[in-house]
Formats: sequence, structure tokens, C-alpha cells
Amino acid sequence: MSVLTVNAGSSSLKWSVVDPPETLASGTVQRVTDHAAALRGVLDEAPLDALEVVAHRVVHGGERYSAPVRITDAVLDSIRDLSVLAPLHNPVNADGIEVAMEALPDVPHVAVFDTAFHATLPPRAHTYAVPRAWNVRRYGFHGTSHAYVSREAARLLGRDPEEVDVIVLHLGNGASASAVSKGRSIDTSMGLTPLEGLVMGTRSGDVDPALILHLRRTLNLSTDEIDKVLNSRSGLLALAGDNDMREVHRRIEAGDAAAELALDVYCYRIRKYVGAYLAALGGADAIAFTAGVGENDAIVRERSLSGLERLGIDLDPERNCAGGPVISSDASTVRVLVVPTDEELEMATQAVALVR
Ligand SMILES: Nc1ncnc2c1ncn2[C@@H]1O[C@H](COP(=O)(O)OP(=O)(O)O)[C@@H](O)[C@H]1O
Ligand SMILES: CC(=O)OP(=O)(O)O
Ligand SMILES: [Mg+2]
Repeated sequence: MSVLTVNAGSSSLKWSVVDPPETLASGTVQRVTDHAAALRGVLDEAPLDALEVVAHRVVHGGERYSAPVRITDAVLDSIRDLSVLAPLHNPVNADGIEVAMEALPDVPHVAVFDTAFHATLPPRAHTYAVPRAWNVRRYGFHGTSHAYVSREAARLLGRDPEEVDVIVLHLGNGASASAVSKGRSIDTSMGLTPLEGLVMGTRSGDVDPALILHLRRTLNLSTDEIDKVLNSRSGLLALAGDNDMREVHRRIEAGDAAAELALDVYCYRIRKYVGAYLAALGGADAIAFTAGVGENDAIVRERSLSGLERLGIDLDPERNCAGGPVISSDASTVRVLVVPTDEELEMATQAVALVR
């Protein structure tokens, strides 16, 4: 019995065939522009015998979905309706579902939502101080990854997830931080949409909300233009000229001052969220770095957490360069970890639990 997972991210299409906890095959199509075409290619090549279920990553589940759900036409409609709150993701997630359901009509298809793990946010963390009638709130994203990585972090500490407080730093093309207390997400940096919080490849993260008014009034930009700039042409891309952190480092080595500033802004934002979540949790047992940048980039990890010894955070430079799993010194009261995420395995496990 096996599960096909489809993870249509903002910059890539990741897939795997999993027989939990075993991954039988997997692949990534990078720099995807046409997710539907890319998925058709994957479906031609992936080993799909004895397929039991297809698990689809869906970024925004809105108010309605706080757990995985079997996909029906009505579910697909509501995923499309939520596109306005996740413009880089829900449309391609929905396209992927349509392609896969057409190609594999005889197996159940399950949506696993990025927002689900953050359904436990307390009101003080998910409420914006704006009129109630607007019916907006913080949802948070990358939840499948934050769930998996916070559990893995507890395992590395040799403790039960219910006993530990962990800060997870998911640094991919999209990036978010979360505060996970005793297995439950209590705060996270992305908000109503995946735009808020950390600096990302092409997204600004936190800005003064009045920036949008300022742009409308002074540059006369339309809502769609502002949306496009903040989501697709900001972040590292705007500051350094490239959204890939590896290229940012290459430019810094070549003496590029703009790239140096971009890295500085990126890491300083992470540092501020770590401070905020240490306070929210009342201290943490561990900080876990994950996703493309978090798992591979020792410089980002060092820049984000250096000089925090007074907060109990003491990185070991050699362990950090070696890539973990433990990268803090023995004196560090907060253990700093590198934990490779596995959204595919987590999605597959959740989908199997739903259909069996
Ligand atoms: N060795 C590396 N050093 C620094 N950054 C890296 C490295 N490898 C990958 N990355 C970064 O990781 C990002 C992709 O992360 P990933 O988690 O796969 O993102 P997504 O799921 O959003 O597509 C790339 O944009 C790149 O900047
Ligand atoms: C929610 C989100 O930003 O996802 P990704 O990092 O895959 O773009
Ligand atoms: Mg991702």
C-alpha cells in the first residue's frame, strides 16, 4: 500500500511515494511555472502500483478546515475560493488536485492544510486589533512542517513532545517561525496570508500596513500591483536581486553591498522573532532550523543566533558548520537543532489515518 504526496510550493513541485514511514520514491521539480504540466510529467514517471491514497498539500484551509479532509467538488471549490488569501499557492494546489483526480479517479484524494496545525493558536495570538466585522484572523502556514519538526526536535531531546517548548524556524522560499508549546502551536509569524512575518525569497514579510496606503497615494499603484510586488518582487529578490539564498552568498563574496544588507535584514528579522517567541513561551527547550535555507545555511543560522548567550543560546561554530542535528554548545541551555523537514511523510501519515 502506498501514498502519493503532491506538494505544490511557490517555487517548486515536490512529490513522493510513501509507505509510512518508508519513502519509496520522491522528486522535486524546481523553478516551476506550470504546475499542472509538471504534475502530469510526475504522474507518468512515479511508481504508482498499489496506490491507496493521494495526499495534496493545500496552503490555505481558512476557517473551515483544521484537519485533513477527503476532497470532493465542494472541497475543491472552497480551496479555489481561498485563493484570494494565498495567491501564490491555493490556485496551483487546486490545479494539482484537478490533474491528479483526473489521472487517478479510483483512489481517495485528501487535502492536508498548512493552516491546520495552527488552529490551536489562542485568541490573543490570532486576533488582529481591527474591527470584528472584517472577520480576519491570523491563520499561520507551513503547519505540516512545524508539526513534524517540533515532534522530531522533542525526539532528538529524548523527550515527549508534550513536555517541551520549541521554536521552529522554517526557512525555505517561503519562511515562517512558530512557537510550539507542549506539542501545540501557540504563535506563528505568518498571518491572514503567507505574506506576514519573516523576510522570504520574494515576499516582504512584516511591513508597516500604512505602506500600502502610501503606495496607493503616492505611486497610484493598484491593489493587484501592490499584491504582486509584496508577494513576488520583494524579500531577498528586491534587496539582493535574487530570491535564492545561495546566489545572495555568491554576490556577497563578490563584494556586493546590497546582498550583504539583504542577508543582514533577513537574519535580523529571524533574531527578533526568536526573541519574541522566547518571551511568548517563557523560555524554550529547543530552537529547530528547517527547510532549504534552515537545513543548509550555516551562515544564516550563525548570524541569526550569535550573541544570544544571555538568553541561554550558545551556538557551537564547528557543530553548526557540520550541520547538526545538535549545533549548540554543551553550555547552551536552549538546544539548537537542524531538523530536516519531511512534509511529504507527515502528509502521507495524516492522509492514511483519515482514509483507513
Ligand atoms: N545549500 C543551500 N544554502 C542556502 N540556501 C539554500 C541551499 N539549498 C537551498 N537553499 C534555499 O532553499 C530555498 C528552497 O527551500 P525549500 O524549503 O525547498 O522551499 P519551497 O518548499 O518553498 O520551494 C531556495 O530558494 C534556496 O534559497
Ligand atoms: C506557505 C508557504 O509560503 O509555502 P512555500 O514556502 O512552499 O512557498
Ligand atoms: Mg516548502
